[in-house]
Amino acid sequence: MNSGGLGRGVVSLAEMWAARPRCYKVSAKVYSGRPRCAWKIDQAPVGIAMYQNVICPRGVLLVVNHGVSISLLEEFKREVVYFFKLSLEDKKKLWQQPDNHEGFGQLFVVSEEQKLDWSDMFYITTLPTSLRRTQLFDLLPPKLRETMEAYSAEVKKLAMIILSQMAKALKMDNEEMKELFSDGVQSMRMNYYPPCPEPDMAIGITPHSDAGALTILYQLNDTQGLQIQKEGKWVPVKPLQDAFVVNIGDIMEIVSNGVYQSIEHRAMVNSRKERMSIATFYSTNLESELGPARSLIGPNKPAVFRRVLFDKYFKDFFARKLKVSSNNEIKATRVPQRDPSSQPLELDTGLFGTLFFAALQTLQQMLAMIIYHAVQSVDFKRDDERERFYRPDPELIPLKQEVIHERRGRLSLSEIDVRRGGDDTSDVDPGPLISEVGVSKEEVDRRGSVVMDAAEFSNVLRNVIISVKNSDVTQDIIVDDKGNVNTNTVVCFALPYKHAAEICISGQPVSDEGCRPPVMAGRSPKVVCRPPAAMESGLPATDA
Ligand SMILES: O=C(O)CCC(=O)C(=O)O
Ligand SMILES: [Fe+2]
Repeated sequence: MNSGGLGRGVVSLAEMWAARPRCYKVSAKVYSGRPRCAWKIDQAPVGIAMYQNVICPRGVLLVVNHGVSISLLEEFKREVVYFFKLSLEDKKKLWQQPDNHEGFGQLFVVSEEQKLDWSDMFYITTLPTSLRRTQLFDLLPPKLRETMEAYSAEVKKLAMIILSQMAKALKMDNEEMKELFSDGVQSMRMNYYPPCPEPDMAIGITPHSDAGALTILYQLNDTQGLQIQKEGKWVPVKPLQDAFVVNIGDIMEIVSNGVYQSIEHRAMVNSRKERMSIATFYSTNLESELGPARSLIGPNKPAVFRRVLFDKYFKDFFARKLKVSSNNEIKATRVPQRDPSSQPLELDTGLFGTLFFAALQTLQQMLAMIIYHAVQSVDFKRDDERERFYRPDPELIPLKQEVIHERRGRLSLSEIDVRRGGDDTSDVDPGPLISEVGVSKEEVDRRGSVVMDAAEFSNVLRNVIISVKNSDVTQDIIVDDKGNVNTNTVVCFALPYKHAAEICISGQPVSDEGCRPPVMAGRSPKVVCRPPAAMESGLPATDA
């Protein structure tokens, strides 16, 4: 297809559905949550296949200075915007085929009764190159293909950096991490959310968690829409220009043996503004066996997920969804492939053996539970009882804070002032709430939430994200290359407390000259690390 000669039609898939709007409330019995717009499948465009939805994480990380050049981002953005403006006729050439979910369309469409997401999406597998569907690639506008190639390579690099930081934080063998991910499977989902006349009745992307290990999300414009689920509430993640939102997916939860947890997220729609995003999913190598990293398990650290072949993981994922479809019962849920019973062994050993292993497994489970409770204070429940197999219980997690600048090793509590903050509930300058300076680490440990002085940060470093632990929540503070600290970038990174703050990513190292003079002089500091409770307040109530 030659994009240059095509008219930039305004018809999008969602618009097309909206052309025959049959917005109706769906029975709460079938769909939990707020009623949303829905269409009968026969009213949807021809070619919509029976596809599952994808996947997604329990904490997000905002990454700036990620090493992907701004010009590449701009170019890719331009091409993707153009791509979604292709005429319907041209889009149809790139439509999902009945046996494949790549192309334009929707994922996880399994029922006539199903509410469809108020979005168009284009899904494509990008890496390894052997997995690419050449029929689809060849049809892409050449410029888009070119930039997508470059972007895909850059995002892979970034994913590998993050993974290696995670290995460090987990005390996992970095070589093992590299082996698992060096030739990882990468796919992209480009999302276009047109304005929705009844945003309260629609949803851009149904709540889900991503099935991959990491998702690197690029938000193309400043329309807000992404929300993450946190302790029963939906927390918006504000778009930050040229930054990536990194989500942890189900595979990472498995590899980390439950330490990192994927998060449920969704995308909302706006009545006036359109929104666009590109989610790049990065998973383990195709031939890898999925399971907890071997360097993370041992006699005292039993595996809490069963090993499964990568291929089977995704096949099961789809199979489970299809079964749901045949029951005509659509639950808009993620389907993490977690081992519901945490049974690492499956041997045909007769009755005695079965009993023996059952006892062993019970013992293992108990041990795992005790260890996990002791170390992480985790609520241990089965998959069928709740969505998450392992989830830290914030109540039980000791209140403690620490600031770690992972890569430079220069930032420590003794180098910066950590100031006690009040109970801010907004992004405004905490002003007088900053009342104390230079509290000791012990003090911080004892107290709880802190407010940090941006000017102090800028004394110390540039181009970094600093993660501040606060109970089970880590808030990331981004300092740009001028030493400015962006308040909007305070994002919670809800990981098990012990490991959370150990992930700090900086695309570019701080200047070799070392500490530069503050450029914030005269400006009011605007870094706010709010306590989790305050952070949640003022946010829209959950719809679940
Ligand atoms: O558009 C967004 O912010 C979320 C997209 C997403 O979750 C996905 O594509 O999996
Ligand atoms: Fe997602």
